[in-house]
Amino acid sequence: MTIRPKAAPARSAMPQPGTAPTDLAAWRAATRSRLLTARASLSTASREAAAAAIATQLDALLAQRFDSLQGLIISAWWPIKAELDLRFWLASLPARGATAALPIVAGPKTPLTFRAWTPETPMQRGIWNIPVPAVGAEITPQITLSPLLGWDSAGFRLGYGGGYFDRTLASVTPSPIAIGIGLASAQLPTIFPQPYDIPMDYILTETGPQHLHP
Ligand SMILES: Nc1nc2c(c(=O)[nH]1)N(C=O)[C@@H](CNc1ccc(C(=O)N[C@@H](CCC(=O)O)C(=O)O)cc1)CN2
Ligand SMILES: Nc1ncnc2c1ncn2[C@@H]1O[C@H](COP(=O)(O)OP(=O)(O)OP(=O)(O)O)[C@@H](O)[C@H]1O
Repeated sequence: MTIRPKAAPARSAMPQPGTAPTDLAAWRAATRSRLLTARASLSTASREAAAAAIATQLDALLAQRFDSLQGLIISAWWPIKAELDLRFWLASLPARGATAALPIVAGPKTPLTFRAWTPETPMQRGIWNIPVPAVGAEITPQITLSPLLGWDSAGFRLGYGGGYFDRTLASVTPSPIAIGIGLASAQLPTIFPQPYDIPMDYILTETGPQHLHP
């Protein structure tokens, strides 16, 4: 599979290693924009191959951590903006005794909530027009998979800038196992983590686990 090398960032968006950019919000916005463009420029076939490789790794990782998936609630996402599509993997969970969940933005600046999802679940449009389960009780995942726009080797993720996943990980108890999923080419030297950024326990890309928290 070919993953094109990421475009070189513009000079203004490339702070010196270790030095936080003066305007972090502007740096993150420019970085998000570059990463979105790079991801959208990949072929559908290469994104599908990446998703298949990551699904295999997820199975291996879960088998390493759990004797069985029975009873586990695992949240993920309904893909938008050329995100990797793991719905086929989510759809395989009920046969293994686990429940797939999708996030719902309950309101601005609030943690995400979750409802169970299967391919038969009726969907409705939520924030940003992202489809969300139209029915079902609120459930709490023990494992969260979240899409990464960018990531760094300390396990920090760059999302779309809503802070929803950080707020969710900060509020769900017990703290879920956080697995970030994205492209190897979306690695950044650092996202300049802030006090509210919560690192992932694992980051999986199409080239293998990139970050494993002990
Ligand atoms: N497919 C998918 N579903 C998902 C997520 C995701 O990353 N991918 N999310 C992962 O958490 C949540 C939605 N995330 C969102 C993140 C930002 C904004 C938003 O309105 N952003 C503002 C900019 C905010 C800012 O920069 O301050 C905007 O675009 O105008 C909306 C939803 C839940 N569902
Ligand atoms: N636990 C939190 N409590 C309050 N505000 C938070 C929390 N986590 C993040 N935020 C706010 O959310 C904003 C966006 O955060 P950040 O840039 O990390 O988003 P992101 O992780 O890229 O987005 P997302 O998680 O939605 O994909 C920050 O400016 C911050 O003020």
